[in-house]
Amino acid sequence: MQMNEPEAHFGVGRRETGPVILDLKNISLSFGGVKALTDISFDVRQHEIRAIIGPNGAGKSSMLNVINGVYRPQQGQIVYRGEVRKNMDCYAAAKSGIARTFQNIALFKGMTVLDNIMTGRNLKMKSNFLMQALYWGPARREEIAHRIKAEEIIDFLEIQAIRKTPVGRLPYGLQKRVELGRALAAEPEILLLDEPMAGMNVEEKQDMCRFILDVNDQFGTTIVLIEHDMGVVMDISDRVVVLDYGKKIGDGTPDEVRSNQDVINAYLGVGSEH
Ligand SMILES: Nc1ncnc2c1ncn2[C@@H]1O[C@H](COP(=O)(O)OP(=O)(O)OP(=O)(O)O)[C@@H](O)[C@H]1O
Repeated sequence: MQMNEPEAHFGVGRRETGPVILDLKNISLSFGGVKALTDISFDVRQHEIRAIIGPNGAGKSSMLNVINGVYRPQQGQIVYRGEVRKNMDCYAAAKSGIARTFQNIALFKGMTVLDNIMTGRNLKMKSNFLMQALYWGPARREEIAHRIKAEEIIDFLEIQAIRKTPVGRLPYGLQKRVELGRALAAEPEILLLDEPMAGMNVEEKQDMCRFILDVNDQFGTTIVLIEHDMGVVMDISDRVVVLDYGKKIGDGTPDEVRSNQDVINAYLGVGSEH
């Protein structure tokens, strides 16, 4: 990975961020003898685009998995919307407004774009399985309301033309966009994006950058993202936290992080003291 210049400029500093919405305090996580995260603290402000970067194996995905309740850290505290989060699993995290996309696309390949996006509405559905199966009364009205919301997201992401296409037939960049749509369907307060640009060409990356910024601007969604493309990270993030071998080695604005000697060393693979 190189700290190369961005391909396009999206105007960092255009947003006003709010108070701290998520505060991670002294998080440590081990898998047996492997220390994935060691005493990591950082916060995320409302309406912020916050990036987590670091070399391979630095602990970035583990950190996202701690935030959305997949992993429970052995030490540390997570404060979400002012409350200490205790024993929150991924279902409870999703219910409380934390949505997520994955490093490897996790969509139902045989289902259409619209149906995949509808699966993102599941947590919002009140009618039970039997009512839905019978398509009865309130369930029918509810289904229509959810479809309208899904169609709004499809319009927003400019994927109307493929709404009935099975996801497996789409090129990779569009599948990533559909995955973003499914996460948005949950109307999250915090959106966790795990390498949203991975495997994309320059044009697809520019489109994805634009959609991430539009989600942030228009819906006010707070975004935490892991990304390996330094040009993208430096261009769209308000603040960046840098991990290396499970430890935090940098935290600040893109300019601060870019000139941090520990960060430069980590990316150049020098000065390792682990
Ligand atoms: N479920 C697991 N079981 C055992 N070890 C794990 C598990 N998940 C992660 N690790 C280990 O924790 C460390 C951090 O991994 P993690 O996937 O969080 O890093 P990363 O920064 O996301 O890496 P990459 O950029 O390659 O995706 C690595 O040493 C990894 O092997």
